[in-house]
Amino acid sequence: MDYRETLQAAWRRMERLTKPPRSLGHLEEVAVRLAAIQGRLKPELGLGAVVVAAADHGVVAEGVSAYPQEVTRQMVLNFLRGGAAINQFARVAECEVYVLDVGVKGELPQHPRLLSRKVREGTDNLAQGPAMSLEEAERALQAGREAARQAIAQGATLLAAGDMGIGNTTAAAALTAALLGLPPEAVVGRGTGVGEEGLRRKREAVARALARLRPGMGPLEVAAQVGGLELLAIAGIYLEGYEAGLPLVLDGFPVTSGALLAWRLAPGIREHLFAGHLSREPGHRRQLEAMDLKPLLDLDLALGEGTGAVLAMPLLRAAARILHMATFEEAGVSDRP
Ligand SMILES: Cc1cc2ncn([C@H]3O[C@H](COP(=O)(O)O)[C@@H](O)[C@H]3O)c2cc1C
Ligand SMILES: O=C(O)c1cccnc1
Repeated sequence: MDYRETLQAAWRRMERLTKPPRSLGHLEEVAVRLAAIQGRLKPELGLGAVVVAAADHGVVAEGVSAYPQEVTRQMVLNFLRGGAAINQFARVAECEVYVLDVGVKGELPQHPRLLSRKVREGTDNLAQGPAMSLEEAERALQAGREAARQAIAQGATLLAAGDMGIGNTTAAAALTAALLGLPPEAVVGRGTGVGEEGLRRKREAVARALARLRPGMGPLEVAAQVGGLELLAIAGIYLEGYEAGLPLVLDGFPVTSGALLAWRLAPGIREHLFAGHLSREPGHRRQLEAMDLKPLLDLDLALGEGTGAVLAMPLLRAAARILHMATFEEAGVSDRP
C-alpha cells in the first residue's frame, strides 16, 4: 500500500476503535501518519536516536549570545559524559544519543558516541561575509547523513536531531528569514537569554547577512552564506532519515531551521516530520506554520540539544499503539445508542 492508501485505511480503522470519534485528538493524526510512513495499519516504534550536531559560529564576535564560545566544546564533553539535559531525557525516552562534531573549535577526544567530521573550526562571521564555502556546506550536510546512517544501522526506528553551537540562534534566524522570506524581527529571539542590546545586535547581524543574498541563489548557497555547519548537518540527518523511511522528530528553533533547509531540498520530507514541541523562541512558530506542522508539546522550553524532540518520543510510541486497540466489533462494545 502506498502512503495515501495506508493513510486512508488507517483513518477507517481509527473510526472503528473502542473510543468516541476523535477522542484521542492530535494523537490520532500522529497515529495514522505513522501507519502511512510504515505502510502498515499497526505501526511499531522501537528504539529512538538523537544525533546532536555541534559547531561554532563566527558571528559570536558581534555579541549575539549570553554565553562564551567555549561552551560549545565544553557541552560536547558534557554530552559524552552523560551530564546534559539531552542525556537525562534520552534515558527515559529509550533513545540513544550520538554526537557529531562538524565544526567545534578546539580538540575533542575520541569516543564511541562521537563522530568527528570537523569541516572547519567554526564558521566565519555571517554579519561580515559568507559563513563558509559551498563545498564546506556540502561536506557538513554529508557528515549529517553519515551520522544518521550510523544511528539507523544501530537500530534506530525514530530519528531526531539536536543542536549545540553558541551563537546558533542567530544563524538559524538568518537561515529561516532567508528561506521563508521573513524580516529579521519575525525570527530573532533571545536564544540563551540576551538582553535588549543583544537582541538589537542579533537583528542587525541577520539584516546584514540577508542583504548579501541574491535572487536565484539555491537553498544550499543561502545556507553557506549564513551557516551554521551544524544546521547543514541537521538537514543531512533528516534527509538521510527520510530516505531510510523513518519518522523524524523535530526539536526547537535551530534544529527546525535545518529541517526547513531539508524541506526546501526535498519537499516530500514533510510527510515524515513530527514537531516534537513548540519552543519559546518566537521564530519557531513561523517555521512550523510554514511546514504546516502542529507541535506535540508546549512546555516553554528554549534549550535545544534535541530535548523537546526526545521528550515527544514516548508520545509518538503511544500514538502508534492507538492503532493496536480493539475495534467495537472485536471487543463486543456497543457503538450505537
Ligand atoms: C550551558 C548551555 C547548554 C546548552 N545546550 C543547548 N544550548 C543552546 O544554546 C545555544 C544557542 O543560543 P545562543 O544563540 O543564544 O548562543 C546553542 O548552543 C543551543 O544548542 C545551550 C546553551 C548553553 C549556554
Ligand atoms: O528553540 C531552541 O531549541 C533553542 C532556543 C534557545 C537556545 N537554543 C535552542
